[in-house]
Amino acid sequence: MTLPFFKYQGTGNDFVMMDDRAHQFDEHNHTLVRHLCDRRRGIGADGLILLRQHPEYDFEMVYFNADGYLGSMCGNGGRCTVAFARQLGVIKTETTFLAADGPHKARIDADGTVHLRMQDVLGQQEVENCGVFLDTGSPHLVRFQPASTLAELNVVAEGRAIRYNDRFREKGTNVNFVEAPAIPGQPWQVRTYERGVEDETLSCGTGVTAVALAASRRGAASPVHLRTPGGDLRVTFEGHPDGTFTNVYLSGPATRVFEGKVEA
Ligand SMILES: N[C@@H](CCC[C@H](N)C(=O)O)C(=O)O
Repeated sequence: MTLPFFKYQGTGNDFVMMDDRAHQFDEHNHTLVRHLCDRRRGIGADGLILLRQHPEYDFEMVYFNADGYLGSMCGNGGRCTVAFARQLGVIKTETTFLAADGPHKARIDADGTVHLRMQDVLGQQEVENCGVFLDTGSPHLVRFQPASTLAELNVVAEGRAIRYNDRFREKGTNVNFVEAPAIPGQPWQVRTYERGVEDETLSCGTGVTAVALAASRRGAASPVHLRTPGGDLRVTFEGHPDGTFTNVYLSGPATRVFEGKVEA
């Protein structure tokens, strides 16, 4: 069969996007999703996103990791889906859509910057000999690195060791390695090993959100600027004495890079 598709990327986190308002794509066909995300045999992407109709929301975002299976919330993918919805004429500049972790509000600026409201985050917990664990719509382990060590870190080896350790093996986690700015106010630098891609990605939206919130205990104040190998993102939030975070927004670019048809 021939399938029309688009490709979008948000700070280098890239996605095959499909307009599935007709609800024709078989979300149980893991082999097909894996093939479409394959960077040699298929289109190539970190994930695949279906935009579907929903009776109560402007649209529904259905996210698959590159391994072919349904994923949890994808922050960069959410921003790309908002841009995709605008391109399709489904929305104008503001929206409320449904994702794996519930409803999300978002707006898109004239320059294409997308501001995505994330779910409230109920807290964070120290994981012995690992780092700090938070769920920002996807599970994230945040490890703060000593100064000037992030660039040379073997993120795949270190990330895989944590993602498959006894604590995380069953459900998995994303692993974010962080270097604080040498000068306050400069970006926090982040590299991410991503569950379901099972590799380092150029950025991870729910990951940098987790980093910003964890860094609030190390002097970071909203808005937090984060620098990933794929580009810069911004996270704003309200922190509360009980350890919860509300009004959490992830902001950054979302760009259409390709449109085509694929034999599948
Ligand atoms: N890159 C995404 C994260 C997508 C989900 C992640 N792979 C997982 O399975 O937890 C993002 O931008 O948040």
